[in-house]
Amino acid sequence: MMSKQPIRVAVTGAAGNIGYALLFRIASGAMFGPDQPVALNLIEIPPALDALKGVVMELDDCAFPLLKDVVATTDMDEGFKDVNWALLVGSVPRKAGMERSDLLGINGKVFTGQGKAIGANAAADVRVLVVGNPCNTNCLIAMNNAEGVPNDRFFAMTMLDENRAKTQLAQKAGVDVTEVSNMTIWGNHSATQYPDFYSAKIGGKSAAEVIDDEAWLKDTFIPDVQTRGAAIIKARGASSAASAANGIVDSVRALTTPTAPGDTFSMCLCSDGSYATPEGLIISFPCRSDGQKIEIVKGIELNTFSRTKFDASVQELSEEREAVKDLI
Ligand SMILES: NC(=O)c1ccc[n+]([C@@H]2O[C@H](COP(=O)([O-])OP(=O)(O)OC[C@H]3O[C@@H](n4cnc5c(N)ncnc54)[C@H](O)[C@@H]3O)[C@@H](O)[C@H]2O)c1
Repeated sequence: MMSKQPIRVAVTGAAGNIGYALLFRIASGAMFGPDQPVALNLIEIPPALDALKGVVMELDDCAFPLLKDVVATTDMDEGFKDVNWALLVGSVPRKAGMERSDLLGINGKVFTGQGKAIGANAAADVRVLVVGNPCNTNCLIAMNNAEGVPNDRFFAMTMLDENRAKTQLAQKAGVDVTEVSNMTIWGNHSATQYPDFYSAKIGGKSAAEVIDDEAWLKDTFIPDVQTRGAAIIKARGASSAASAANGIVDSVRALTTPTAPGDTFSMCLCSDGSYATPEGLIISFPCRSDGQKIEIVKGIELNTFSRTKFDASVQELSEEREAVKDLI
């Protein structure tokens, strides 16, 4: 029997917290399935190379049957060579006293270089998922610098926000999390994101109707989802890593397997002007996949409350684009 060709996956920031939770799940088959071999291209910056060597030793020590090759490098051309997926996790964290615009500028340079290296080296079918924050605008920069790679191959992650929102709604309604569907995060992966409880469904009915507590939905649910990352840091003393890695696995699965009938998933992708948004921005929309092609689901009703929240988040994305306009 002919064995399948490995899917080659680049992960930047591979020695970081999320990397440490993510690589083992990719190598175990959680991302591409139990009969799909994988190869890992692990990309780091020089100060993290020793730590990365330790991670490679641990990958070796798992003897994963599906893991066919591991490349560990600080060289982007080598790191993105022939990759089918590029998971851009690494980025420079915001430090005390740093303005959001400083962060955009510093990371902007990183994602310019990564976009160029992906364009020059990746496989013809490469798809890119940006996780490192600010992920929407980092994705915008990478997309605009990756020569020859179509815009519809670029994504940024709001799956962790979707998963957080689903569990909050399920716990409030006292139902199993699998009862919650159509949980759309609209806009930017930031504190302005809008988790839409009107179009989300619980057991097939509007979550707003089932929960029947608009004050809780507006004043507790929305801010809890928007600021969950900060709450995790406060509780754990470190930022969310395992749940973020799980969001990455769920994102790639959502993009590569057919979406359940009637359901949608949240993904940031290049706007085609849907829902009267500016074309070319990387915006989180309700999406569906047929396993290959991704579409933005049209025709979801946005009431005035939803529209106002979504518009504010898109406005923030327009401002971020303005701040990095020299890089795109
Ligand atoms: N989109 C989301 O839902 C989501 C969720 C959680 C975290 N994040 C973001 O993910 C990123 C990573 O989080 P973490 O907890 O793993 O951080 P971390 O600081 O533990 O790890 C980041 C790693 O990236 C590396 N790195 C930095 N610049 C790099 C570059 N130019 N090339 C390659 N590697 C580089 C660092 O050396 C470090 O090992 C952060 O930006 C965080 O804000 C996004």
